[in-house]
Amino acid sequence: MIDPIDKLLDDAQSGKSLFKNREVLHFTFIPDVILHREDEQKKVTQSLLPLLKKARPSNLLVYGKPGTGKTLVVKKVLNKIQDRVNEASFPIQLLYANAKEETTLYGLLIKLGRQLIEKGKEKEFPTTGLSISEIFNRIISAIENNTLNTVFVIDEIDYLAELVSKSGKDVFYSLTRANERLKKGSLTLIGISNDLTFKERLDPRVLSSLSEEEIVFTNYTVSQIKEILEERIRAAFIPNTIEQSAINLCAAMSGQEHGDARRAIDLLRIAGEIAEREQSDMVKDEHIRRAAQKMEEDKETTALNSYPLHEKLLILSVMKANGSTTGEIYQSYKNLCKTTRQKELTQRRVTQMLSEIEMTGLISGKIIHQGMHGRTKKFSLTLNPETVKKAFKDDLVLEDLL
Ligand SMILES: Nc1ncnc2c1ncn2[C@@H]1O[C@H](COP(=O)(O)OP(=O)(O)OP(=O)(O)O)[C@@H](O)[C@H]1O
Repeated sequence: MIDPIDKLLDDAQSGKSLFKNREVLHFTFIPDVILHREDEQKKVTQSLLPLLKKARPSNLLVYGKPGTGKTLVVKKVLNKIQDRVNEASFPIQLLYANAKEETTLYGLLIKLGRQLIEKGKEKEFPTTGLSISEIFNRIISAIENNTLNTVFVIDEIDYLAELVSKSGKDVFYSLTRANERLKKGSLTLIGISNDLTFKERLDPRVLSSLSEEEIVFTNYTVSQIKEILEERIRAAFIPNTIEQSAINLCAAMSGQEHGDARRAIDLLRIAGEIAEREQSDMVKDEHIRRAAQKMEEDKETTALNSYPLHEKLLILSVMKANGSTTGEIYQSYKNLCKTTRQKELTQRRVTQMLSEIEMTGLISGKIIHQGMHGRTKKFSLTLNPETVKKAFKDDLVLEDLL
């Protein structure tokens, strides 16, 4: 009998590789040519030009839907400026954080702070224990001590507004006005937002200094996405390993909503991996479709795993009593609490949690009119139950319920 591990290793060694350079499909890769973003590249460069003259640029707010090249353009412009100014006399440092990935304001500031200091000195920005204003003081000192010209890129800055409102600390204001405190070095803030309504929710004082300049990134069309893909394919794949129809399908699937280049490149990479694993000679339509399905499932799994225990129990209750009323689901939830020896929450809280989960789209609710008995809501799972089981299988409290 052939050893299954050896078989896989043999196949991988003898099999054809479809990729020439996988790195090119990684999200951190900066391509030489940025297609269909001439205007945006010009505007971002103009806005950051003062750095070239060793002066501080205005804060900048960049808008556009996800995957429209905002981060890419900003990074490329800054890299080019740094290439031109003498690094020793004018070090430009790009700091990057995504506000959506952080659950607290503290976490976000620590992440930025750690990018300012040398490796090994992370203790200056500990993961707990400092006050927000102390972290901010340390950020300012780190900039001053090294006379750094920092550009803080805060992606999905609309989430920072949420973190700020949760903590009650007006960091926004401090960040946008940091230069007034700095004796040496500088801090320019580039906020990137996917949400066009975000501005309306800002304090006018913050807004006026954050959006000293504004640039809007328009959506890519399907044919633009196709050209971006073709350019990337040339660098990433061995020639003639992707069927033209698969490229068209990939562009169409990613262009449907608003032309998301990130989704298109991710789809392509995953489809390439699936095709290679199957020892296929080409990436075909079916590989793109399966890649899309995998991405969807991964997204759902991440969303499911991010819930606290009682929300997870509630999702399982909906799964078990699929299509039932709020009252019946509460009953099912209480049973699951008993089995797992958890203290049940009140029906009121559970009803509220159901609405919150419904908003994320993992379950859907339908109002049912019951004549003189008023109305109730019936909930059902919008996911495949197998996805839920797979996501929760490593949770020790839940494993017996699956
Ligand atoms: N015009 C383009 N040419 C080549 N690659 C592109 C282009 N636009 C975007 N990409 C690629 O698409 C991916 C997403 O781009 P980017 O991270 O810049 O998007 P974004 O607008 O900042 O999205 P988000 O707001 O979600 O962070 C990256 O891998 C980037 O290299």
